Amino acid sequence: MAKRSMSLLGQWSSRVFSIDLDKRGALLNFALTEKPQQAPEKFRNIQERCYSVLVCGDDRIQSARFYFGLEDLLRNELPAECELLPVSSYLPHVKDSLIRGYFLKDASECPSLTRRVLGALGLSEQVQVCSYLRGPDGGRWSQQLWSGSENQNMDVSKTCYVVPSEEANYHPSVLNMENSDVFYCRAEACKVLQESCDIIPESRAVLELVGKTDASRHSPDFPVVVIEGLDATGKTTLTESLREALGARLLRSPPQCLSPWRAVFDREPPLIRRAFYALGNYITAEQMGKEASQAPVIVDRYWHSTASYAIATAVSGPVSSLPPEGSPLYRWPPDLLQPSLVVLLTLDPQERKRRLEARGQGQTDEEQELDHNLLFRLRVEEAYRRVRGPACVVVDAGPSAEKVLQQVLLLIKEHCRL
Ligand SMILES: Nc1ncnc2c1ncn2[C@@H]1O[C@H](COP(=O)(O)OP(=O)(O)O)[C@@H](O)[C@H]1O
Ligand SMILES: Nc1ccn([C@H]2C[C@H](O)[C@@H](COP(=O)(O)OP(=O)(O)O)O2)c(=O)n1
Repeated sequence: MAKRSMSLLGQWSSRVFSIDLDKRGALLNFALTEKPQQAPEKFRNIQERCYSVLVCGDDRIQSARFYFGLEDLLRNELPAECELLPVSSYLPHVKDSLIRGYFLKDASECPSLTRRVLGALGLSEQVQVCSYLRGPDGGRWSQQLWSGSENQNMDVSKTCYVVPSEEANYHPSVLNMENSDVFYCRAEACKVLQESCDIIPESRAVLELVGKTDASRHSPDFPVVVIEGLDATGKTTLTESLREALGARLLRSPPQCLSPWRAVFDREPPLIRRAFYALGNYITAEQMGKEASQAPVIVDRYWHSTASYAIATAVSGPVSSLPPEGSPLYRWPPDLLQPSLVVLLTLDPQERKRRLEARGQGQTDEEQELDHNLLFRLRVEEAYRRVRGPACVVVDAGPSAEKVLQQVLLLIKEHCRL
């Protein structure tokens, strides 16, 4: 069967495969060659039977949803002894060339079950399955590309050898971020929801709420101040106090009118979820434009949150896996109203934990999870600091609520005409 996905895989042997070994930034990179050669060092320690499953359908909405559900699907169907690791395959420096999937290490007693499950999956036009074989000398690994066949006996159509590849400078996800994770104009975010209308009817309702006027060039009479920060840094407390102190209007992004659908979009893959949040900013921007003609406006989260969470979630590992400082990925969408001031509240992790607990939201005590959370928080905060147009002013939210309020009032005096 000719697979449509083959065209997406492009020059197979020019691709780099990058396996996310532990979400802490340990990537195992390899490339392919037609001549037998020694595999990368990390590959040589692998004892189990290995496979990769890559999602490469033509329809981006269906592929994103399929990939989103793939981990659960594989965990449910495969023997418990199969270890699943996220894998990406990309053409170095080529934008939008990234394809995602899972790398499987099968240590089970039942290799035929694994092959049967993967064989059935391989029949789908959205999926490309490969298996990896260790050579008799132990140092060579080859990759076989499976071409789907009706009878589940996989027809091995092409063999390549696994060789070390150069380390990528940044996480491979950076190649596909624009218009998959972060949207730099309203039209691109709308397109995603338009394409989702058939499978997510709520998309239509959201699109109806998004205006069409470009208010970005309109300069409001009163200041618009955005308060940003991770969960439990004190945004709600501060925005309420600022509203009282300044007689201001209080807005938030996503806006109240999107609340009925937020949970629906939070269950969707990043492509759809991030488009939803991007559009929330445009709706809030329209409200800002109106309200700021009458009074100062305080906004709880806005573009910095949308861009920073999207970028920080798309990569794994330490802050160094983020797109570099100054990357165009941190730019402001030209058609989105800019606030007068953005304040970023930061908080020591221990104090944040204490506040979460006081609010009745204890964290999972699993050590590894905490570690991943810590890396994630560091990535989000660093992305916040890198977003431009306007850049945020960082305020330590550790002191008392009153002190934080006084400091932000001072900043508003310095930066804005009141
Ligand atoms: N400056 C502060 N000092 C101590 N506790 C605070 C301070 N600001 C907020 N809190 C408390 O911390 C918790 C989280 O604050 P909240 O305003 O809900 O954060 P967010 O809106 O950022 O999630 C709340 O219980 C709040 O009362
Ligand atoms: N303007 C916004 C606001 C939130 N988001 C996204 C970013 C994160 O995935 C979540 C954060 O939501 P969370 O529930 O922590 O927010 P609150 O603390 O309730 O304001 O929402 C966004 O993308 N754009």
